[in-house]
Amino acid sequence: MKITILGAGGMGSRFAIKLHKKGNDVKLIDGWQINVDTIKKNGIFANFNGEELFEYIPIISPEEIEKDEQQADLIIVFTKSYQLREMLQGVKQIIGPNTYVLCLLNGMGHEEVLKEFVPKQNILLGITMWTAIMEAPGRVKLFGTGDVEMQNLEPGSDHKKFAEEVVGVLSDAGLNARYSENVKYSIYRKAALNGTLNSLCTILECNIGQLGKTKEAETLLKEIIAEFAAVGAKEGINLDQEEVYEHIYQTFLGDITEHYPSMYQDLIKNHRPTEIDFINGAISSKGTKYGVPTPYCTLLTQLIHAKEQIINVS
Ligand SMILES: NC(=O)C1=CN([C@@H]2O[C@H](COP(=O)(O)OP(=O)(O)OC[C@H]3O[C@@H](n4cnc5c(N)ncnc54)[C@H](OP(=O)(O)O)[C@@H]3O)[C@@H](O)[C@H]2O)C=CC1
Ligand SMILES: CC(C)(CO)C(=O)C(=O)O
Repeated sequence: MKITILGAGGMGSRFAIKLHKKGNDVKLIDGWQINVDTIKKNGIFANFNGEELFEYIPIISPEEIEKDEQQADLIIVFTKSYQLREMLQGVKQIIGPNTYVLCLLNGMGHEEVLKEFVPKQNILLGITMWTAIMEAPGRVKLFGTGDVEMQNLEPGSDHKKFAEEVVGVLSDAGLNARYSENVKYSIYRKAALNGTLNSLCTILECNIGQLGKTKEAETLLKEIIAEFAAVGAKEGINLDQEEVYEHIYQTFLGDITEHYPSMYQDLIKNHRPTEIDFINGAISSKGTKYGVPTPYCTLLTQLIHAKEQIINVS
């Protein structure tokens, strides 16, 4: 399949390597010039479960898109949430009437941005539990296992066939994908996971395993999940709080305990802005709109923003 990946960060690189190795026609587009130049020169260097490899994958910046650039069959977006609109604006000439766009970003509300650039029936929404660490330009560390859930934004449409083809292509590449019957539920469930692990590990400056070992983890998780559930209920999403707690608890025992969530990597390691407004911040804003109290999500959002200012993110 002809696949363009927007964002050659940790996750974009993981997906690009796996899909390229399986023989797909993969191209990367990224706005971080030193990253683009490094990958052009040396390929992507990956430490893959301890094994070191270089994968040579074509990469350009949005400014380098040629006037006659071919439109992709599938675009996978792996920018940060707050970069999505600018990236889609920068590449809009490669989004044609037959281009599908799969969004696997953490956080909520991305379909509204996608709809500005992509016909509704061509939008595929999803989540992923794969992890990645961007160590330096063109250099990633990849470990652990993960999966992908995805579904058409308009599930009833006859565009499901292509979505199922994408599921097949991702799974053939070892990315463990499945077609979801209720991706909006999965997005809320994943946001609840990020609203606990990402924000707490960033405030506490720890990895997932360390958070799980604290006595407070259980109460914190349950309070935060309850807020996601209360707000979700106003939007027709009835989160099974016990199941979501169990799902998050499993990350304290599995093979990503040493992972520092992407929000930690952004703020603590790279001194970059976080996606908090799309995770706990989204629940806090929706809570205000629906008259649902969200004290934990509101406090976490304020603390992360305060920390962004202290760290002086760029
Ligand atoms: N990392 C993970 O384990 C997981 C991440 N996700 C989600 O996937 C999406 C992509 O995340 P992820 O791959 O981690 O993002 P990265 O931060 O690794 O990369 C995203 C983009 O940010 C820019 N960038 C990254 N690092 C720097 C830097 N040091 N200086 C300047 N620019 C930089 C680059 O684009 P540009 O120059 O255009 O800004 C890059 O393409 C997010 O929504 C995230 O929440 C989901 C599951 C797990
Ligand atoms: C690893 C995981 C699932 C939880 O933190 C994630 O989504 C992230 O790092 O952003």
